[in-house]
Amino acid sequence: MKLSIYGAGRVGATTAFAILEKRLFDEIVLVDINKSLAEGEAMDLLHSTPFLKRTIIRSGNAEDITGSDVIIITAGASQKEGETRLQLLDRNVGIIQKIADEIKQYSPQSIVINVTNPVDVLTYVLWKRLETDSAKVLGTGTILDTARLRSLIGINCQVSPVSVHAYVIGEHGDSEVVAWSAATIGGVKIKEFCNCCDRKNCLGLEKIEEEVRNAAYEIIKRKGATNYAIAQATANFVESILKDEQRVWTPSVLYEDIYIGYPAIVGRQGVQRIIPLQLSREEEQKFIHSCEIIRNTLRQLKA
Ligand SMILES: NC(=O)C1=CN([C@@H]2O[C@H](COP(=O)(O)OP(=O)(O)OC[C@H]3O[C@@H](n4cnc5c(N)ncnc54)[C@H](O)[C@@H]3O)[C@@H](O)[C@H]2O)C=CC1
Ligand SMILES: CC(=O)C(=O)O
Repeated sequence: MKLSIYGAGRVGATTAFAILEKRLFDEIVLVDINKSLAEGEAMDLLHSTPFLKRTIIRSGNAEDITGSDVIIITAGASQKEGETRLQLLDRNVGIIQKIADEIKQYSPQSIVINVTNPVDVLTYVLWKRLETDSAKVLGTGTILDTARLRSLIGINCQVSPVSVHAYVIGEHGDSEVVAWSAATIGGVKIKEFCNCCDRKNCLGLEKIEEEVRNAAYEIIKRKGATNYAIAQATANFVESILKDEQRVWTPSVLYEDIYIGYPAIVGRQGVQRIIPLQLSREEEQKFIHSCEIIRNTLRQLKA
């Protein structure tokens, strides 16, 4: 099995490390315009393999991605303090188009997972440019936001996040939506769970939603970037694809005429099918608004 990662920066290198620990691949190639950085990260990662599994880890150029089973894209600019993800579009669209051309030339059969922001808009650009089956082109979408939501509910409600089933859908950005009406803890609807809970210092669902939406801004303000949770999210997502687990994730998938975060069953062939969520009227309106933001951004880009 072979993996290639575009971008050996904070997200790319941490993702490589998280994936390496899963012992999934025989070969990992890091491609970065900063060749020295890619070389250094590959060397350091390689030296961790005696504790894991024999894996060839090296830096490379576009032609070295040939024959990859999976390609992850983390290349490009990241948010400065206070910047939105959508503001990265002008800086990152050319990078994604160039990478798409290289994938088309050297490894057109790969499953491609985009992380670079704004992830929904850029995954659409990637898919169009690759001219391939949309099932095999995915963005990480709201997988990270969903993980943030589950972890914050878990802390607040004193329950393992593993027993929390709740999804963030929509844009991976300011217009994202928490599907509270479909959220459960141990099979119990979250609002019913709250009705029979008398916890004094409960944050409340609105505050949890706000913290999830603002998480990236708050982390970037403190440490300049986010990397650990997105790396774990991407590593677990890749593992479930390779093992054909048919798990439900919230990747950025083709939904009507755009790419957006939405629950979907994902397996070895990529997206198997989208799961229609039962949303409240208000959540439905918010989701439509989120779709419109992505649609308008794509319209402006095409113009
Ligand atoms: N979708 C999500 O949930 C998340 C997305 N991100 C996004 O991931 C991206 C990367 O973030 P960081 O790793 O923190 O940035 P970084 O600046 O640490 O790394 C980016 C790397 O991309 C490389 N690069 C730039 N152009 C390239 C090209 N044409 N080919 C190959 N490599 C190229 C740079 O040399 C740099 O090493 C950003 O767009 C960020 O917003 C970050 C966290 C979560
Ligand atoms: C940077 C980013 O997109 C995130 O941490 O959510």
